[in-house]
Amino acid sequence: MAKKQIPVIVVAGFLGAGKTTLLNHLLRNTRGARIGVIVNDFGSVNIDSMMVAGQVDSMVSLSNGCLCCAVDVSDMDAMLDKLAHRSSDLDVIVVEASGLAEPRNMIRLVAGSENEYVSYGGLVLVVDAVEFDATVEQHPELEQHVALADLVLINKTDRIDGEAHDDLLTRLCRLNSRAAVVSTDHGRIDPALLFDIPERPGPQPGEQLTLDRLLYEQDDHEHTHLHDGYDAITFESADALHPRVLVDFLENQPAGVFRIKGYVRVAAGLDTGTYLLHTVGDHIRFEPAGRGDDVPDGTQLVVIGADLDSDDVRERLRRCVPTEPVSADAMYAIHRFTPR
Ligand SMILES: Nc1nc2c(ncn2[C@@H]2O[C@H](COP(=O)(O)OP(=O)(O)OP(=O)(O)O)[C@@H](O)[C@H]2O)c(=O)[nH]1
Repeated sequence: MAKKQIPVIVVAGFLGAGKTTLLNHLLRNTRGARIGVIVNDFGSVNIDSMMVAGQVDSMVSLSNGCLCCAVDVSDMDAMLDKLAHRSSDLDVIVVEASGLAEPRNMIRLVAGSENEYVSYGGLVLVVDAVEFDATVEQHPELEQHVALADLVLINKTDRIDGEAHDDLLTRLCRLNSRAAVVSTDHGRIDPALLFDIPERPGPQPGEQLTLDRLLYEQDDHEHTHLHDGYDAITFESADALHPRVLVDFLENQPAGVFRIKGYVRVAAGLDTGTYLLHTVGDHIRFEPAGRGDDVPDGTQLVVIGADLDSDDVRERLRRCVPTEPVSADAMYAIHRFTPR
């Protein structure tokens, strides 16, 4: 079985869009997930109190220079190596790019990492709902940044009206029809959209809530819209799936999907196998699942994203169950996406 790989999420967005605010929100709401952070400068992240609360487990800072231009793959790897190694117990690493960073470069640095304990976890682009139009006038490359994103956050929706929001949404969807788009203010998204929340039992009678849990429950109580716009659709099938049709689904995902995870059982010719599948945006990875207690007999997937059409997603996955015999060479579709 392949070793555990920690997803590395890149958070980008123009100056002042709300990246640090998002990071602080995520750190406040890790809900038990262990989070590692790479930022240019810790000045504005409320890191001391987070460390006291035990929410930031590891962090690395590049205090001078811009992460994307000053750093090459080996420098990024030096930072990732501090966080992701054999004994690391992090669940996710978040890299906050500076407001002037070139996201394509950031993706290259993370996706090109030689650290075997990390995998690319997607590009989250924070968009300032008020300033987007004016910023694009000055910096047209921002449109390309939108096109690269796996998740677009329309932030500062508290400062625009419904009509302006709809216009912006239309514009962003035109620039990137593939990405999930979530509207929010102060970066208040459900962290489960970005990374897995470890399962933990509720507090037993008489047991004190941990600080992390307390903070989350307060936040959840005050902002019941935390879960808005976030969907997690489960799909199960006892029948093995057609590898090529499945890969076709993954390469042409329904609008709004951000990530997909779970086990898939596929069959072609006499060959059958179960794989652990992870996708974020159009990055797809299959790992042979072996035989563990957790490995189901069939397929069990969770599709996570924003404003998903659950009937459509399930129907398209159901169509991956073959109605005719599948030729053995269809398995190559999977092998294209298995780690070396
Ligand atoms: N009204 C409003 N203000 C916000 C929102 N999100 C962030 N802000 C404010 O916008 C300002 C910039 O937010 P940051 O999180 O520092 O933005 P950033 O993208 O990290 O900025 P740089 O590091 O300069 O690139 C701060 O004053 C935030 O408090 C929001 O949704 N609504």
